[in-house]
Amino acid sequence: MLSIIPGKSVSQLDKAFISYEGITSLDLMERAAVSFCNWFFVHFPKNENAIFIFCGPGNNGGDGLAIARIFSKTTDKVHVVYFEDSENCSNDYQSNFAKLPKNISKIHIKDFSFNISKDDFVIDGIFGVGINRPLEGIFKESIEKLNRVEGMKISIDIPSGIPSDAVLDGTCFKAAYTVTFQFPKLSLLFPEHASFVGDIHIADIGIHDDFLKSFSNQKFLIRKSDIPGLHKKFHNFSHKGDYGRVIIIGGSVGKVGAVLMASKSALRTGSGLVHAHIPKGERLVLQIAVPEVMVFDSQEVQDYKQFDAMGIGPGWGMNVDISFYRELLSNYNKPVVIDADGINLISKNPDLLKLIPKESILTPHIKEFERLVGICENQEERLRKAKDLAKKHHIFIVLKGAFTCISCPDGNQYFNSTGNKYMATAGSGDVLTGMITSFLGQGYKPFNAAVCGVFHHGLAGELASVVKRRGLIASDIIDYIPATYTQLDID
Ligand SMILES: NC(=O)C1=CN([C@@H]2O[C@H](COP(=O)(O)OP(=O)(O)OC[C@H]3O[C@@H](n4cnc5c(N)ncnc54)[C@H](OP(=O)(O)O)[C@@H]3O)[C@@H](O)[C@H]2O)[C@@H](O)CC1
Ligand SMILES: Nc1ncnc2c1ncn2[C@@H]1O[C@H](COP(=O)(O)OP(=O)(O)O)[C@@H](O)[C@H]1O
Ligand SMILES: [K+]
Repeated sequence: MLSIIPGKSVSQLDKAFISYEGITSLDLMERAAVSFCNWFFVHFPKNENAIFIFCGPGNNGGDGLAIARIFSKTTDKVHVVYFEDSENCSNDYQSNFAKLPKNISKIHIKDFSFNISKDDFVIDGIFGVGINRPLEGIFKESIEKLNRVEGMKISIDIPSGIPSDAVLDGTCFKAAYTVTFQFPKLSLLFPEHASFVGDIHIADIGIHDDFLKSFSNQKFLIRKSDIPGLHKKFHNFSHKGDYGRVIIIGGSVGKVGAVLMASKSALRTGSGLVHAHIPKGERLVLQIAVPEVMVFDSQEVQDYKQFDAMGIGPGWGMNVDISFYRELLSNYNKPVVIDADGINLISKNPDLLKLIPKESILTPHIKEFERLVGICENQEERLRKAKDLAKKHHIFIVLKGAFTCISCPDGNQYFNSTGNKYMATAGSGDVLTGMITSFLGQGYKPFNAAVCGVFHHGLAGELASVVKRRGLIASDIIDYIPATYTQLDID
């Protein structure tokens, strides 16, 4: 897992790392600039347009100057726009300013005309993780003007204006791409910043994971390379019992589809035996749609303990016999997955919270989460409350959305890196419930089940959206679950 370091610790990280590597801070800045340019040359291989690089007074501006020097080797159309005289800027800024070659034009922001055409590049090196207050004066005015011009806008490390770990207050540069160094800054993952951050690329500057870990603040990004090691291996003689017997409990009149999707997803994720518990009279539809699923109504299940895992809540509605739910949670002594109305019912009956088996996994989207914990001002508050709830009740909270966050009982928080906007469609959460339930039933530890669930779910969505785009529906995600095993080379 990739550690996400708080902005305030980045300068300590830098100091420790350069002393460990025996390099200077200027060398590290050069690595950052090279890594940025490598990304740029791959993305824009045939660039012949002007590149305007806006450089603030700190090391973010210093990165901008080093980038300008590298670009100037291949084009004469590089313009540095600066805010402060070099002697008022950081040391590494000053060194890079002194190294700027003659073919780069240098303009003070006050003399800049903002005459930028749509094919030009606007590179934002105004502020990075060192920002410590909302923008004012010339910084605010210039960024507002830049937000109005056309051009391909790219931020170095973080869009100028966003604090690295908190929610934006005031003005911010609007980037189409953010090229961030070594790890994503936490605030890049907040929904409040969606219109400023654009697509995120993590540029490697050679600080290895073990080193980063010692500065971590219990926050991590889940990457592709983390996943294979979390999967169970099954031998050649394994039978369907080894792959787990699971049940999805939910459905109500008109909402049996949610159980259908969760059950089918569990099968596609690899469950050996999948059962569905739905209201009486709704059985036929489900049985015809997915013949592999065994369908029950409430009177027919004698003992829920026979199941290796339960997924509770898809399409359940709020007219549920609450004493049934209470008994279900009280008597089942293994972790369960709770989603949708399973969560909403807990919000209405908070005494149920303490009945949830330890290590269970709750998968709320933002609204379901806020019904549970109260309205939150922003993602920062949501993440704080999710962490507290997970610790207090010894459960996992999977707060869904872009960069779904898994909060763990030990206080760690893991952000998912797969998925895309096309997955914002009815039923996609039911698919996730089926997948996590399936992994739990296959004997995965709850943490591994949650991580593999969100990662494979997002990946299935990405694969499906290659052809489906805006037309993607939740069933398409299910169809692509098997392909995620191929992608990750999992047997
Ligand atoms: N390991 C890494 O990740 C690496 C990081 N690197 C790069 O370094 C960047 C961090 O650099 P940094 O610490 O110098 O901070 P940065 O954001 O440039 O600005 C600080 C300056 O701005 C000022 N200031 C602050 N807020 C202000 C405001 N609202 N309005 C006006 N002024 C304001 C503040 O001065 P103050 O006024 O507070 O005294 C100070 O002068 C990082 O994002 C990355 O790009 C790479 O080079 C190498 C590897
Ligand atoms: N913009 C997005 N980027 C990545 N994943 C997304 C995005 N929007 C939604 N998703 C994913 O799709 C799923 C939606 O779940 P949910 O809101 O419960 O849908 P539903 O209630 O319709 O089943 C979640 O797993 C979420 O992470
Ligand atoms: K920036």
